Amino acid sequence: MVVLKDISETVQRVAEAIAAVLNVDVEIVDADFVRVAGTGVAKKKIGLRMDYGVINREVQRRRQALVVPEPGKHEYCINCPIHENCHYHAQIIYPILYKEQCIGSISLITFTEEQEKNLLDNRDRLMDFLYRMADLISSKIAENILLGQVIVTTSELQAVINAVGQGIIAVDRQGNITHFNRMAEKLLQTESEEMIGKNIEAINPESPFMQVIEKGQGYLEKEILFKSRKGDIGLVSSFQPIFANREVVGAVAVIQDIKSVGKFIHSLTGHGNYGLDNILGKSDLIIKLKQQVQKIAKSNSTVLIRGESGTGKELFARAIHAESERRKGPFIAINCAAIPETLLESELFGFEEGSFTGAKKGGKVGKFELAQQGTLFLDEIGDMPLHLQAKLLRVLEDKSFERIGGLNSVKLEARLITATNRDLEGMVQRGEFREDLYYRLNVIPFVVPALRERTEDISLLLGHFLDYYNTILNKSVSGFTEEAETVLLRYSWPGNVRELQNTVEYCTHMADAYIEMNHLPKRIRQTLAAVDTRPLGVRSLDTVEKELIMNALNYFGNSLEGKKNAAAALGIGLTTLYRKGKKYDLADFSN
Ligand SMILES: Nc1ncnc2c1ncn2[C@@H]1O[C@H](COP(=O)(O)OP(=O)(O)OP(=O)(O)O)[C@@H](O)[C@H]1O
Repeated sequence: MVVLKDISETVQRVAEAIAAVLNVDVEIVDADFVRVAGTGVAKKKIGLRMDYGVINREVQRRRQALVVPEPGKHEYCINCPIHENCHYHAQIIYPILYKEQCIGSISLITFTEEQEKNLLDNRDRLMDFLYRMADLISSKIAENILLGQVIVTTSELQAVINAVGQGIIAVDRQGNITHFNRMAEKLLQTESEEMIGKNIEAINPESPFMQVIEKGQGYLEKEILFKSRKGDIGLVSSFQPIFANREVVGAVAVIQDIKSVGKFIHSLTGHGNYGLDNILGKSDLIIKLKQQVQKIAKSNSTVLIRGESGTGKELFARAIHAESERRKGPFIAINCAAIPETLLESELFGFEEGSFTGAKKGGKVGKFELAQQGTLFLDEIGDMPLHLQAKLLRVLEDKSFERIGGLNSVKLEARLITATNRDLEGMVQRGEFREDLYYRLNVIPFVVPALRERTEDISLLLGHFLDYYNTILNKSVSGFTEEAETVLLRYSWPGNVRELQNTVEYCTHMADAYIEMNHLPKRIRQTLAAVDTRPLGVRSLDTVEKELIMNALNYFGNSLEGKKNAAAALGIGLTTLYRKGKKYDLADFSN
């Protein structure tokens, strides 16, 4: 409800202004005929309701101004019990309207003849003046209502901002902080009262707020160092300019601490999907490995997982994490061979802003930091350059790490699991891998066997991946023909489970009802072209010899090194291998 009392100070000021200009007494009443403002004798009656107020009643009811030259004698005065003894001289009464509704009235009261004459002689000019005064009052009412709405909206906005799980800092065009929510208080360990109104440049000269305001462009997920009483705090922040009428009027930053970003990544990587159940296999080897995982998961020591490419080393690393107490923390994997040597160090350790030429503003969070409270999996550790091996060794010895260019040392709270398919012992002997690091990493050795060493698992994996790709590719291939399955079971799978998975994907694409011989990839068909699917006992020696040589070459590869290893494994010399290769017309042996 609109009430004049809410702006009584303004109303009183208006009354006094009118009185001073016109040299009359002024009385302003609200819609309940209670005096809200008054001058002269009326001032003493502020807050009191009019005893009769018959003329004000009529003016408010009709919403029309009225000039009463002889109060007591006017037709409206007839109902007033004291109209015969009215001591007022001429009056002008003017309604105050707000959105068509009458919310009060202004009375100009005279007590002397001179005042009365003045009033009546200038009635037109006075009406115009009163119109402006009434309008001033209703504008103030509108402003007051708007202010009330703004206060409500601001409180709602404040409640929403405080309920958000991320820190929010907003500044106006000049960089003065206008909003600083609870989460921001927590992250920056500062009270919002201390921050609101302060200029961001004075607190954090390096912060990109002003740049965002100047350019009118924000950016996402940048790492920023915020200065706080307790030192610099690294936060991941997104900045957005605030526009009003197409002009930048400020900027807002959404900030998160690095740990919660790590947790977010963890939730995206779906920790629940990587437990032991995800590792398929019924062979004794796999069953034993799974038991081993449960034991390893209880400790915090480093694990070195060995095994050929595609055997499931990462899958086992994830299972160790998922079975451990750290399962609620992140699992962060990085492939040391896939990242250029020059970038690997900063990927692992991150860097402080300005720590080297070209260092991005705001620095960078490293994988060690992201993996805190969780597990860091360094795949292809054998490909780590020597200078980084030294640094990694120091981290493991000191149980702490620093960002490149950083002064603060961070306690290592991540478990380290590494993996490789390289011959680390040979590398140690050749001086390519640090022996001390090798021992630090190999506290718990874990070996994932090649698929050809656990052939019982092949048909299970074939069936599993067929179901999987039927669903993914929207196909309904029913299975493998006996002939195709025998070939797949006999194949040596040098690329292990990964190769098997890709093969089934390819076959499912190609096949309709069943996967047949001609749906198998050429590579497998060629290698096994000579393979007779009858039991080994009823085949010629030549056929078996050719098959054994091809399997060995398949495993070790066709390079000179591969051929040497294949020959050694077959127990024959390299020259004999070449002779037999030519005899059986194998690729790479024609010359
Ligand atoms: N026992 C298994 N059961 C189900 N899927 C498996 C199994 N082993 C491996 N895989 C699948 O095979 C693929 C390769 O596995 P993974 O990446 O863990 O191997 P890797 O040994 O770490 O390989 P690389 O040495 O190349 O890094 C993945 O898609 C994985 O899901």
